[in-house]
Amino acid sequence: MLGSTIPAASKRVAFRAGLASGRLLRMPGAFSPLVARIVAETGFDGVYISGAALSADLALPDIGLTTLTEVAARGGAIAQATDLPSLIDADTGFGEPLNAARTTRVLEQAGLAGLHLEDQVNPKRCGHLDNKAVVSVAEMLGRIRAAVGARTDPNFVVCARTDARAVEGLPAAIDRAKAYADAGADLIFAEALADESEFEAFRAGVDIPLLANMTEFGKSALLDAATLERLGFNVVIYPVTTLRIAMGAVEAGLRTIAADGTQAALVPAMQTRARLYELVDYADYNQFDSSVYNFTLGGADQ
Ligand SMILES: C[C@](O)(C(=O)O)[C@H](CC(=O)O)C(=O)O
Ligand SMILES: [Mg+2]
Repeated sequence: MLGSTIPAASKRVAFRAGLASGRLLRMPGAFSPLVARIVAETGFDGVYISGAALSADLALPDIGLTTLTEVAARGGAIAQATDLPSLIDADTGFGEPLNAARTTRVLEQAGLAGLHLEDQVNPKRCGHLDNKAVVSVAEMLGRIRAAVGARTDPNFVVCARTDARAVEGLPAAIDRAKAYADAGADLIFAEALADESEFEAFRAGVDIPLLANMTEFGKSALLDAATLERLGFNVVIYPVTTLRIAMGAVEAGLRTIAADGTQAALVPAMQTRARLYELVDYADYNQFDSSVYNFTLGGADQ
């Protein structure tokens, strides 16, 4: 009831422990607080908050148009929906290193367990598209140092993402990751690696925790969790997966209604009213006011 039952600091402790455990932490993307509730109920280790999903939800492309205020508000609401740690996509930090510092402070205060900053230029683009450009190593180190220096909770995780694999090649991307780790990053996000051998090379070259991005329709092979764990990766994100599942269903459903003039055929596949109420802990609110949940639902399948 009322979302998270533990303070953000405890979630960060759990995230740190998970990163040190040698296990693979599975963190699906949640595009809304309600989706985060299902992520928690289905037994995942954390919640990922995707910039691509957040901007798509605003019907915007993922090119750095969202503001820190929008990202912190939505990210905070998602983070506060569960007791799981949430990792949020902070793109390039929303500007200069000083902006990356403020971004870190604001996202920490919003209840996130960590953020990732990437080494793309502004305007950025999805890491799985062609013709990306990256800033110099020195500039990215400035972003990372600013973020590390701005956190007040030492357990807030600063993840550094490198997009250099597609631009400068694998060895240069690994060298960047090492430099980012030396600058204080806690976790490295190796963006758009092609196949198992590249994930393996990254693991061999970098000695801090690593994150794998299993986004669909991208440049990386979709490796399963057992494979990523065997390769020594610490976190896997499925960033836009829930949005793609939902939007596929929304579009197909709307086409059916447009064609049939009714949603009747779609009802069996819908989340029921009862299940929705269960997810939002409806009945529990009766402890404040016993008239809140004094109705019965219409039928067995409600
Ligand atoms: C991880 C990512 O940064 C995101 O915003 O979710 C995207 C995902 C995607 O566009 O598929 C990225 O990989 O750039
Ligand atoms: Mg992104």
